Amino acid sequence: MTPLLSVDGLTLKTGDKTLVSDLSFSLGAGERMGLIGESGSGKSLTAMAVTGLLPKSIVPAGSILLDGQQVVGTLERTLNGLRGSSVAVVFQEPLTALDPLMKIGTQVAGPLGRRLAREGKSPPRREVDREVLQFLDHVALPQPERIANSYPHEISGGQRQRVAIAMALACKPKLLIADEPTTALDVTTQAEILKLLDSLVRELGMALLFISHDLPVVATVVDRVTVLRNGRAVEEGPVKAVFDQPRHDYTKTLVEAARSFDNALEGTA
Ligand SMILES: Nc1ncnc2c1ncn2[C@@H]1O[C@H](COP(=O)(O)OP(=O)(O)OP(=O)(O)O)[C@@H](O)[C@H]1O
Repeated sequence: MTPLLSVDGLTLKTGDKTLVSDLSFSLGAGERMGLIGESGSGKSLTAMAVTGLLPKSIVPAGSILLDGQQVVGTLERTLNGLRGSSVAVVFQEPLTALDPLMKIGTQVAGPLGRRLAREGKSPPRREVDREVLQFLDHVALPQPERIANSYPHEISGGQRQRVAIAMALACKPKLLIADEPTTALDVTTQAEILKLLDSLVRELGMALLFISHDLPVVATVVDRVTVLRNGRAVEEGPVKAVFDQPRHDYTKTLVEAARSFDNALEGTA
């Protein structure tokens, strides 16, 4: 079966500097993969390349087939059709996804309305508003009516990230890319958001590309990982195998760091 996402020999350059080099991986419908690596290893650029949102200064080469459509070198108009229906992204900082001057309810109604239109439906405003509240409720936001009537600055960071997830889910994409979705949050909220993402992705049968520098975080939500270092994949495999028997020195360092952090936490508990 053709994978939902197939990245083949992806290289990203700016001038004569290579930022991502000959990266290949694939993801089937409903599969969950983690892309891990330290800061600057090329994780976010890879996510941007998949959605066709690279800055103009960065030139892609190789192939990215998403839902049967080539992304590299494809016109913006074509890519716009893919965004939402085939792929949606949740970013580290939810404020990047939210308009500060627009009430939350109106913002969630945007992608929801576009998806309904795509499906050939044009329900009355009242019905869209009701669905918006259902989405807010689905991401476990308390008092959905109050949240819908609030501006982004009037709710907490964790609540904003739940709204960003609701917006991504309202698109019902085949692939959800979560780019460090919990890094900006405190540990408790981080755990809650991970649990939420995990259950929603399973429930809706979406594929997940989860990007993080944090190995234990990735391990809780994905089945396979690809480890990136300096823009190159150095290791790839099922989470448990990579965790238990890392082959590459760099992966060993990541696993060791995660273990000593856990031990330190246990020591202070
Ligand atoms: N617009 C740009 N122009 C030039 N270089 C860039 C640009 N964006 C990112 N880079 C460089 O590309 C490399 C990979 O960046 P990227 O943001 O993908 O890393 P990352 O692994 O996601 O890191 P982080 O976890 O810090 O977000 C870095 O060296 C970064 O400085």
